[in-house]
Amino acid sequence: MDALPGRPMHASTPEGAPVIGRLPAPAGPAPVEISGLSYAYGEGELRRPVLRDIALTVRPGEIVLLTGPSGSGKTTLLTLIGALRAMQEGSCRVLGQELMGAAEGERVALRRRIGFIFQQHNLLGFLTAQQNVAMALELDPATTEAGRLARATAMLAAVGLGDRGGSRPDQLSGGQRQRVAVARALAGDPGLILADEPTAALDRQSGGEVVRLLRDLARRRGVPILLVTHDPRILDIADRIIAMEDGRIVPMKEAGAVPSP
Ligand SMILES: Nc1ncnc2c1ncn2[C@@H]1O[C@H](COP(=O)(O)OP(=O)(O)OP(=O)(O)O)[C@@H](O)[C@H]1O
Repeated sequence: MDALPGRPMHASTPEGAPVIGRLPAPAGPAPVEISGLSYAYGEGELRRPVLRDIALTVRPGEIVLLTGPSGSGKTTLLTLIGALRAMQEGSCRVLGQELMGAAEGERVALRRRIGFIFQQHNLLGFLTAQQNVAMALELDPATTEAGRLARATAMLAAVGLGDRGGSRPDQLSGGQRQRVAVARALAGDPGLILADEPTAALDRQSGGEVVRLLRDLARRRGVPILLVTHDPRILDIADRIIAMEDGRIVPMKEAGAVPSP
């Protein structure tokens, strides 16, 4: 179910076997390595620090959850790692690219190597599920339109929506839309998945299904995930949980706002 056209799987699993437990962590450099990162919004008297001296490493294949109270800086950190905003201070190396001082072109190139999943699925309403997933591959000059659509279909099958490729987002349930977003994020063989509250708009059951699917597909490929969440129901998918408070990473025992699973 998971062997996609023209795309070798990074991790070998027996064809069709259910994914249970952990595969050996892939070796290699850390996909995310952050030190001394600080960030502030505004300027002059309006300047407001929101991230302070952050240090964080995500290891190859690791699934890391970032949690903490509203306003603690989680989304800001995620957008810096995703090269969606420019760094101000410290070092943030993502998939080998140092983002401190990186040019806009370098940030754009890095973004293409990252799979993003947001709270709202961000699918285009006038495109079918298949077209939405295929769109993620359009920037790859090595692909043809037919190849992109075939890969999109295979990716939709991998998220259990093999028969819904022709449906537009408004014809799908919230959980199905988010599964399309998972398929889209993984379609381009990203080196890293960044997810911001992917279950926030979903009920308990579909939220759980979506993140477990994301975890299993990412693990099969050895793709690390950094996922921001408030949702205590999904903490069990993590290899590691990191808590933030007031712009800092805090040890879990001090993180009073971290809900228990
Ligand atoms: N574009 C912006 N301009 C100014 N301030 C901002 C901006 N974006 C976020 N902030 C502020 O920065 C702080 C951190 O916000 P951020 O969204 O990173 O926190 P968060 O932990 O993700 O919160 P939530 O869980 O509510 O999404 C908050 O006080 C927020 O109001």
